[in-house]
Amino acid sequence: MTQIGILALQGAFTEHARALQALGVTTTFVRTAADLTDLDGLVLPGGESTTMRKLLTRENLLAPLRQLIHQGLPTFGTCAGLVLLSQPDALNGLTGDVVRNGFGRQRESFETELTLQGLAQPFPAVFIRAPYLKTVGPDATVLAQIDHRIVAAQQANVLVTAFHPELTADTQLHAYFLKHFVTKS
Ligand SMILES: NC(=O)CC[C@H](N)C(=O)O
Repeated sequence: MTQIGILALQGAFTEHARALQALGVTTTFVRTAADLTDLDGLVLPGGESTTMRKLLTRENLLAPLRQLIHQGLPTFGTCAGLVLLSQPDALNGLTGDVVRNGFGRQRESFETELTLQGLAQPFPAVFIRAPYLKTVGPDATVLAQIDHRIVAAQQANVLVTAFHPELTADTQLHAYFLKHFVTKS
């Protein structure tokens, strides 16, 4: 049975569990380093990346997570998860130049039908104080952009979106993660 760990220190972790369970996989919440055993994949939810980072440090989770990601654990980061994955001194899972709260005050939150490379249908993408990637490294593939701002990308075992796929009923992105990143045992 495929088991996906969801970082559950802060943010929208319950919604990720619902989306993944709807696709038939088992989920477990990650709150301490002991929760990191026997995972086939990992989800880093949206929330507030500064707070999440403090909690990761307090729980001594930063180093073990960074190591697992470096070793190839399939990892899906959304919004604040994207921020942590693209910061070299946080989780360093994807090479990119991240801009936090990159859509400005007027557009604090919005929803748009986004075309993503690899998805059959446009995705109802919910952005909440969303970051974007200005650039990504040569090993990354851009999956979607809005006005030249990169809002979805992947690099090796890491998938990131600047928006919140767990806040809509559309499970295309979670299914994409399971199909293309998570190796079933
Ligand atoms: N919805 C979100 O996850 C917002 C992310 C937030 N702006 C941050 O940098 O942490």
